[in-house]
Amino acid sequence: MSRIPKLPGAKENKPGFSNIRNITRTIGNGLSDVDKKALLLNHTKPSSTITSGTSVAAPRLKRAASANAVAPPSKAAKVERKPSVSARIPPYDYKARFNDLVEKHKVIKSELTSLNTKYIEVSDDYEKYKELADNSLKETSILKDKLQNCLRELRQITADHDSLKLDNALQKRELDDLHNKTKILEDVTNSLKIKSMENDRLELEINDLSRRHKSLQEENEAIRVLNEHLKKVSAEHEKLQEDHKCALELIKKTQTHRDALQNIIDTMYKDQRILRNTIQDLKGNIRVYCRVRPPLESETNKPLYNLHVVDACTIEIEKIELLNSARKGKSQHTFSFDGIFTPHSSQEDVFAKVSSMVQSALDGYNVCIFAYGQTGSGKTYTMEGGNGLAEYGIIPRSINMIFECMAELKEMGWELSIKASFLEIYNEVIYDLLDSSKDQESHDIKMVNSKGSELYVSNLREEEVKSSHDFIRLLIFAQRNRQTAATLNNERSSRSHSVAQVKISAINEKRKEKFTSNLNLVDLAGSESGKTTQRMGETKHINRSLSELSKVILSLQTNQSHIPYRNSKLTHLLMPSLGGNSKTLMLVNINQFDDNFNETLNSLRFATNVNSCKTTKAKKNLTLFDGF
Ligand SMILES: Nc1ncnc2c1ncn2[C@@H]1O[C@H](COP(=O)(O)OP(=O)(O)OP(=O)(O)O)[C@@H](O)[C@H]1O
Repeated sequence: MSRIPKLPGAKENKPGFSNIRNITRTIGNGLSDVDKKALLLNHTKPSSTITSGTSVAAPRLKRAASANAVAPPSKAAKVERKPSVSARIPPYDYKARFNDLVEKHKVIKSELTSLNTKYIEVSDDYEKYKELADNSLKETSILKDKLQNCLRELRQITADHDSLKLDNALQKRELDDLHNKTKILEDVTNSLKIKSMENDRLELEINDLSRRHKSLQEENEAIRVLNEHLKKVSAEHEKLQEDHKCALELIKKTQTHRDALQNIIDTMYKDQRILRNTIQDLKGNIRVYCRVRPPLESETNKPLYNLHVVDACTIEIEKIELLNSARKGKSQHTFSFDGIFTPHSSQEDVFAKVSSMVQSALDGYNVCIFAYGQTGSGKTYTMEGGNGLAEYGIIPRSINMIFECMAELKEMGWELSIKASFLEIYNEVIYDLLDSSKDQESHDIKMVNSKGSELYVSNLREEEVKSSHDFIRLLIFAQRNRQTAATLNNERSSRSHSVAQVKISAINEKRKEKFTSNLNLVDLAGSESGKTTQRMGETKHINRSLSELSKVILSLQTNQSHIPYRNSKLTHLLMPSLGGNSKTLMLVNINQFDDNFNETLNSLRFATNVNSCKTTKAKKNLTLFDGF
């Protein structure tokens, strides 16, 4: 009950209100006797008293009604309208009246309870609303304050904005002013820049001009010096002119002398050539030299037969047969040739004797130099040589000599062109040693013209050589090709003839002379007999070609009308160099090994046959021509 708020204006000391409370309490606990009496008194009082009694309770009912304005009409109200029912109860009937009152009391009590409940609810709501109202009031006050603040701030901002606007307008005006000033300044700067550039240019021009001025001053000075020098030079020039006149006269005289001397030289050269060839003719156009090779370091233990050099042209060989052999006793043989090269003769010694043949080629004769002998007798060493300049053989030395003489001949008006080709004849088939391809085209020996004096080999590479170096390069290439073939074909190099051909074409415009000569440098196949079946086949070809060579030489010796050149590839190829219009030199190579005595004997006999052959006087290939 303490939570129930006191209604405004309800005071405890008010008799009406306390009465009601008392009544209520009493009704709740059962009526006391006093109450019952009071009730009876009140009840028995005239209706006006009752009315006054009810008027005491009225304010409370009114308040309840006002608190429950929307509530349905209360039972109390209904009770107030009931006097008409109680009026029907006779006044004496106290019991009925009492019951009626009890009934009414019950109704009022229940109404009071419901009113109390509602009062509590309303009080709660009141409290809530009051709190809400208080909060709202507080919030409103806060919001009001905020609004006030905002309004203040807004006023301040508006004021600031206005002042800023003003400032902005002022600054804009200032900026425009500044823009204008900047533009003016830019214009001024540009014009200043142009002026400064102009200034720089002018400075450069001034510098350039001062430099030019300086150099002109220097030139002026130099011209002055030159003028002085020129004066001296012109004096010297005049003197020199006089000297020149004298010199010209002297040159004229010398020229006449020189021409006379040149004529003498030409005549002497001609005579020299004639003499050389006369000597050659006297020596014979087929010349044979014998070269004995020394044993190599690895061969020092091999037994040797006796070899005795009788004189510069004669050797004697002797083999002492064992007493128990079929041919017991001494076997002694003497051979004479155009010269003998002992085991001590150097490559230079050999070439000194051979060089006259190379000279003949340069004089326009066909020349053939070939090395003959059994395998390992030193043919390749003699023709090609070993390592280094000192061991150069006949082939590289010949080419060196040709190029050395070329310079001399040039002074006498001769222009020479040299062409080289390298070939190999193996089993009667020609192979081009400058062609490294495996499948070479076939090579045949053909005639250049119907006379048959000049021959050529079809499909054979012929390289023009401009120097000895060019030629050596080709020679090495050919050697390598021959070695490759030899490796593929079991020592083929020993069993084939190798031919280096040098073609010399010379022309002398002044003397209207020209000639072509061939220098054939031949390393023949080993001349010994073969032992295996394959060797037998090769030997047959070698022996045939060597015997054909011997026959050709013999036919030439006996001046036969028919010379069997075409019977072998070798003789056919060497035809121009073996016939009348040629010079031939054979080097028969031998060794001194006892085992090789018989082969050596055969070689020396073959060489003796060749040596006894005398060809007719060689004819030079020189022709006269009217012009080019
Ligand atoms: N005069 C010499 N002085 C020094 N060594 C030589 C001389 N002659 C030949 N020889 C050497 O003897 C060896 C055989 O010589 P070479 O190969 O020239 O003989 P070959 O007759 O050409 O043989 P093949 O028929 O097999 O070609 C080589 O090692 C060579 O260097």
